[in-house]
Amino acid sequence: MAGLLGRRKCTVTATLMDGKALRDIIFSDLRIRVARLTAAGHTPGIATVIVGDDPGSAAYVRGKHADSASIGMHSIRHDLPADLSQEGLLDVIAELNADPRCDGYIVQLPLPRHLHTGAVLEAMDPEKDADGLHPISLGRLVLGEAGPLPCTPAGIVALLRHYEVPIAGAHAVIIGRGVTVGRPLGLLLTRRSENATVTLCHTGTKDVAAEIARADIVIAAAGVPGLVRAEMVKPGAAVLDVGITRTATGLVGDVDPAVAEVAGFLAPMPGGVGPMTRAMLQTNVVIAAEKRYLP
Ligand SMILES: NC(=O)C1=CN([C@@H]2O[C@H](COP(=O)(O)OP(=O)(O)OC[C@H]3O[C@@H](n4cnc5c(N)ncnc54)[C@H](OP(=O)(O)O)[C@@H]3O)[C@@H](O)[C@H]2O)C=CC1
Ligand SMILES: Nc1nc(=O)c2c([nH]1)NC[C@@H]1CN(c3ccc(C(=O)N[C@@H](CCC(=O)O)C(=O)O)cc3)C=[N+]21
Ligand SMILES: [Mg+2]
Repeated sequence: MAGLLGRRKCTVTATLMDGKALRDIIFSDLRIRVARLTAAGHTPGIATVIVGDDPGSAAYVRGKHADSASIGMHSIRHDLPADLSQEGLLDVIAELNADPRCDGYIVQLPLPRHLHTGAVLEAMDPEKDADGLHPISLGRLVLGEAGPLPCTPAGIVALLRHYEVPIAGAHAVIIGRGVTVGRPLGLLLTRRSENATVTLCHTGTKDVAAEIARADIVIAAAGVPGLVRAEMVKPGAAVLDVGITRTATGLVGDVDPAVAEVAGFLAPMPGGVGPMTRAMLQTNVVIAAEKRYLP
């Protein structure tokens, strides 16, 4: 490439979508709401359940507790051994369902293979579903009824709205149909309140590059480094990098950095969608506590 094009300067033209800045705005609002609940007699509480000692998962969970502390929320942490039985995990779930200090919680995914993720999610009290991944929450999303929204998709929509990226009528191409990101994001973006037209890509998609080329909004949530490259992106499109791959040199996203020279908006990894995911998690717990303790 460099031989054909000669020396070329990298020029960022995209507006960077700053997930940390928006997270800070959201946390300022949550601090006020947590203080109001505390004054009403109940400090909201979040709990995390993590099974095994995957270093990546441990880091995410640490971040969640730091976030809840920073907004004045109480937090409970269950760090469980990798060989925990299904029954042992269900006991912890039952304890959190019954604990009035816990308004919402998450079970960090993925779980070790011997555990049945679907059965664990289903055992949670849907009123305490901080992730929006309980089958009842996902069903409500499909039906268009109110309920906790999946954190990463909700964070993506909040970021698009904050930066005034037109969503209604836009063609959004989502790469990945995973349950935490791609699949529920398709549901969110096609609600009447968003009105995007969505293409959901996966490993069975014939020509992902051709789909990306038509997109006004590209959301890369596959976990494949370098999946979205500059030559694929329509000039001016909004590109959000959600994928995370752990390499020897650190974390990398799905979007090649040169995309910043073509896109109109870019949510980078790190600093884009990740902090928004965390902000939406705390938001879901504060909403659950408000439903329970405020008139
Ligand atoms: N920034 C954040 O806040 C968060 C980031 N993540 C990251 O987002 C990514 C997705 O997460 P999750 O949905 O849980 O992951 P999954 O593994 O469940 O889903 C990945 C999806 O990507 C698709 N895919 C993989 N390779 C390709 C390819 N070459 N072309 C097209 N599609 C492809 C898969 O297709 P198929 O179904 O055919 O296998 C699958 O649907 C991960 O990297 C994860 O670490 C996740 C949560 C939060
Ligand atoms: N039940 C469950 N709910 C989840 O929401 C969930 C999960 N399981 N399992 C794993 C994925 C992953 N995930 C991330 C959250 C924040 C960042 C994040 O804050 N990222 C920073 C960088 C992080 C760093 O530098 O270490 C950023 O993008 O700026 C990333 C990834 C939530 N997940
Ligand atoms: Mg399993």
